[in-house]
Amino acid sequence: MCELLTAGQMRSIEGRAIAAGETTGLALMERAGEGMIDAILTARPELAAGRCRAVVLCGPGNNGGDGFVIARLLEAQGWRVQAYFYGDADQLPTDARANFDRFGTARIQAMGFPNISDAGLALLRSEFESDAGLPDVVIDALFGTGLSRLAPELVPLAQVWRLGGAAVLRVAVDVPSGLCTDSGHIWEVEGKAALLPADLTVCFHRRKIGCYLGEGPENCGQIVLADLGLAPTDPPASAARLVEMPAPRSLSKSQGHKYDHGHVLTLSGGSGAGGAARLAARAALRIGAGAVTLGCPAEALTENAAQLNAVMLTVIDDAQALTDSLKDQRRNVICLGPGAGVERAATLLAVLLADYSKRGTVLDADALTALAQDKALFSRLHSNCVLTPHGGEFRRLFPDLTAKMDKMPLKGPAYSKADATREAAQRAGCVVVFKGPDTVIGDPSGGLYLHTATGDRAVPWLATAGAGDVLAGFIAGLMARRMPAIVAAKTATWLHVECARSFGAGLIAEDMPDELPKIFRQLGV
Ligand SMILES: NC(=O)C1=CN([C@@H]2O[C@H](COP(=O)(O)OP(=O)(O)OC[C@H]3O[C@@H](n4cnc5c(N)ncnc54)[C@H](O)[C@@H]3O)[C@@H](O)[C@H]2O)[C@@H](O)CC1
Ligand SMILES: Nc1ncnc2c1ncn2[C@@H]1O[C@H](COP(=O)(O)OP(=O)(O)O)[C@@H](O)[C@H]1O
Ligand SMILES: [K+]
Repeated sequence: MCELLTAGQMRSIEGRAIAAGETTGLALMERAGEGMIDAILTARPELAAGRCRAVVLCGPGNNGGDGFVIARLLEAQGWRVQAYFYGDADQLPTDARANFDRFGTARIQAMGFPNISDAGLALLRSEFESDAGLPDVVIDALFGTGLSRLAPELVPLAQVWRLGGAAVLRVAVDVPSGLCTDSGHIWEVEGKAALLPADLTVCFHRRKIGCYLGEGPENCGQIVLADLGLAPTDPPASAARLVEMPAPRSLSKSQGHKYDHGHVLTLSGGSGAGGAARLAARAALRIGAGAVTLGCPAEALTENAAQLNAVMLTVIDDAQALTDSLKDQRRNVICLGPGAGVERAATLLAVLLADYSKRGTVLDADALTALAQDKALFSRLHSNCVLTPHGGEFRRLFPDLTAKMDKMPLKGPAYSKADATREAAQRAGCVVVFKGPDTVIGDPSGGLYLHTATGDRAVPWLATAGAGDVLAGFIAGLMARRMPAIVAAKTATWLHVECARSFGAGLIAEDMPDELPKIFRQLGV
């Protein structure tokens, strides 16, 4: 299970190990430098052969200290290295100062402090315009987990940083300078990012959560881990975790009757508005629910009948009809929202949330809007519910949390999508799946899971109408198969992206459920 840490969590892990005498800051810094070299050469093995040239930018804290170690170790490998220092040597933390001295004061180019001097910038620029050609690697060891406020000096630096273009490998030490480690936000000055984007980010000990949220993924490039040799300890209970590939066994079916695999009731809207619920219904069936019924108003019966085969149909016109329908306890999961219409969703939601059996309930789209409009309904959510808001729906449900998320503080870590999702799940008392290219899933006990569709899991084609309806259906289908809500949410999120990856360009929502059999075969389900 891959944990994602905030700056504070990482600091306390390191601090505890140092205080317990298990290691020293200096030893950790040396390991960090060694890990960086390994990571660079693993990512670009061709660099191991040649006598390469590197430029290392070192900052005023321990991230800068790592930079001096990297400069020394690269030089020991026969590289030509130029180190630049942005900071005040007399104020460097002890370990960073030791490595500054060890590399050699006379060989470090000062860039000025507290501002970067024009002369310093010009010198750095000359590295990219030298007759010797471009450097092979530039290393950003300016700020790491210690940066918690705007550093405007990164704006002019970023302009120079970009000069190498694609020809130069840009490597971030621990986290790209200017990225908030906790939120993935970047600070800006007059619309210009105070950030050094990377092609390769080498995180120490554990991945940092900001690399996977917000603007983190697009600015980190490939993210790899370097081991600091810290003794494995239990991760902090509050740490988020990456959503990983589900175990095939959790998806396979044992023998049994169709109702042993659950029965999903998907509630649709009126005439002409059934497509979204049909998508959810098909998704629930494909993911293995034993039976799926679509409940629609009488006026939409013919239309739905013309479109459905394996999905059954029933008329649910009003609250009473739903109450009657819920008497069948085999209908163990209800999916409400896609295409339902807000008024109808509100009426049906009141019945669902009054249901004493607290059966599995997946609420999406119009059901979320109805929920946002009625505090009494919201207060009746229970632990077997799952909310699947996109950004707009989340804003409607939790306007105060969205306002906190939108605000970039000038000092201190920013409030993140992860923080907002955790608070939302605790407030709602149920699982919240906050969707997007970075999907964050929170459970009411504080558990937090993150799926970031970037790098080799990037799926831009998933931004297509109806994709969310399919996700709601996947979650409902897995819950019908008796997966706990949080596990169903994680598994469905992973499979949803996997379907999009597998289908590729040209994807529309209809394609996604039908891609599942292929994914199941590949997983060995
Ligand atoms: N002993 C440890 O705890 C280890 C730390 N390591 C490295 O140390 C990093 C964290 O080091 P630090 O906590 O010293 O922090 P950083 O080196 O990330 O940056 C903090 C330094 O920058 C200054 N600063 C912060 N915001 C600024 C701003 N907006 N403008 C100008 N200056 C600003 C601070 O005053 C401080 O001097 C990690 O990311 C990692 O790279 C590694 O060496 C492994 C061991
Ligand atoms: N660029 C993207 N990368 C990865 N996933 C995405 C991207 N854009 C959208 N998605 C996913 O697609 C789904 C869209 O859901 P939603 O916004 O509710 O759309 P709709 O209401 O049209 O179904 C969500 O699961 C979301 O996480
Ligand atoms: K850095």
